[in-house]
Amino acid sequence: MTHPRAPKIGRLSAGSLLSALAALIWLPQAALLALSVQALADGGGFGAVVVLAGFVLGLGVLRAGAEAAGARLSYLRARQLLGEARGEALHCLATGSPLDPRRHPAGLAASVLAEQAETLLPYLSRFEPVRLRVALVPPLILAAVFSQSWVAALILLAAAPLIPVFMALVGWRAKAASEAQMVEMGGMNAFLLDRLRGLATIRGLGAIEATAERLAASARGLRQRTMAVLRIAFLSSAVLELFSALGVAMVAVYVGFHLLGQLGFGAWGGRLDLAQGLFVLMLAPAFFEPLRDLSAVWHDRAAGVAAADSLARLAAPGLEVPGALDRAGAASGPVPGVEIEHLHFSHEGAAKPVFTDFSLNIRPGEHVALTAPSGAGKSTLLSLIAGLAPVGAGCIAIGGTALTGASAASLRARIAWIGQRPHFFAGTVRGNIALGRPEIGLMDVLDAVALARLQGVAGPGAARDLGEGGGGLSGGEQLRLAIARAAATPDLGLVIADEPTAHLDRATAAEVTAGLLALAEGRTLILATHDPVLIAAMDRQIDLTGARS
Ligand SMILES: Nc1ncnc2c1ncn2[C@@H]1O[C@H](COP(=O)(O)OP(=O)(O)OP(=O)(O)O)[C@@H](O)[C@H]1O
Repeated sequence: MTHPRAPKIGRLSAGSLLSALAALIWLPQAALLALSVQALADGGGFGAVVVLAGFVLGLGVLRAGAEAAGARLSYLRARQLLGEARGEALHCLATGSPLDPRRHPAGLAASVLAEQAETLLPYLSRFEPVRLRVALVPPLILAAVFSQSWVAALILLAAAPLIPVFMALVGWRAKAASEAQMVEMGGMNAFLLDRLRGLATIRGLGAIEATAERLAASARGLRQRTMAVLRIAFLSSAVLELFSALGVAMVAVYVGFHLLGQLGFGAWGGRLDLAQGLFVLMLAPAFFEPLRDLSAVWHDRAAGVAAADSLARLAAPGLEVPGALDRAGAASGPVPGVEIEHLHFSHEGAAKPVFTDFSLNIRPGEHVALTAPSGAGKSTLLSLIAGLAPVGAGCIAIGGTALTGASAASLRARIAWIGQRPHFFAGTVRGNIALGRPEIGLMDVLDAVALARLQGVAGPGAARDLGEGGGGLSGGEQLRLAIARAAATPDLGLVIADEPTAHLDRATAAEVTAGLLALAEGRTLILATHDPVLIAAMDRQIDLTGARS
């Protein structure tokens, strides 16, 4: 599987170049304006300046056009780069294995992808062009001022370096504050999602007050961090305004004394004349303008870089599900068995392997219970059979086909997984059973509902609405809905269930067991369980106690 290339942030773009060129057009405009004023002062009438004014106007139109085109190009490029960065992060999330301990919590990933990633847009569309303007425009304006007066150039040169020094100090704090804000926001989202999932438990334990207090504390923390970021943003622009105002004022005083005849040094030809003085005066604010723009977008940089880091962390390659994004071809054939030969597997970062040289043969149509004390590797083995992580060494074959990256998707198409806590989305029972699979029609859904004995719960036409996470259904009903979801899978051959009756009372466990047995009729069933009643209902019990080395 090839990964999409990481977006190249910081590359010179046509939009940035156009906006820098637009800013440089002020140089000839200022010269023409200064010459016009000089011509008027020398007694030339309207006729003397009309041609110059025409040029100024023409250059103004050109400048406006270049600015607009530059902004548009920068925005389009920023959208494209943001799309690529999001695509890469989504790709890693979509292919990441549930066994990867570094997998990001869903709330955090959603926050980074939906909210934080948006801050890349102003960073790329505004900050990047400004950065190029800062590199190009002030040096060229300085050279133009220097050509008229070395003292005026020196004043600008003295004021300018103070700005980046203070900005760097402020920006360093801004990045840290922005990162802290994003961590807080991600943490709050993860906390909220977690609590929403466990709402029934929270209510049952009477912990609503405590949860509300935690949430309020998180919100307070987020507010404080946001205010810190804003304070720093205001501070950075205040620093810049101060130094640029001082620089412009000093140039104005110097030029003013020249024109009053009080000063006679610092210009190459003795005194500055009116045109030269005006030219220098008009260039002084333009010298600081890119730096002021930089201050306005400085906060964009801090937030954008922090968001780019968060996206890069999401996109960091981890343990992948083999063939995660492959399209499964038409899957059919006889009921598959499972052959495992010389399996080796270690979890990432674990001191000891879970399996070393483990072999097992499950016949087609056999119903098997994997048993062992907690931590022996039952869930791990089920995950490996479902192809949710690549095996270290050895081979797992399903229906005679070795489970590899190339075959995993089509093999998984005939496998159904029933976990302890199946996930349901807000929507109808029918939608939750079909799960976006277009080949599953209403009749398939109703058959599946009947098999799981959910007719009393699913509503007419299985159209009953469920809340997010299966809200409105009991734990046992949720498991039977998961059984119905599995039953609707066309050509289902192998059912995998991880402790399906854990945490259920006897009566509910018996209903779930009955549903599972109905589902597994004529199919292979492998389940992990500690439940003696469920074990007794299987054809064979395989004790994994000795499997772990
Ligand atoms: N995602 C993971 N990352 C790292 N180690 C893991 C991961 N999942 C499980 N382990 C470790 O692998 C071993 C086997 O865990 P597994 O969950 O497969 O056991 P189990 O027999 O299913 O236990 P239980 O009956 O409690 O579910 C344990 O030592 C566990 O700590």
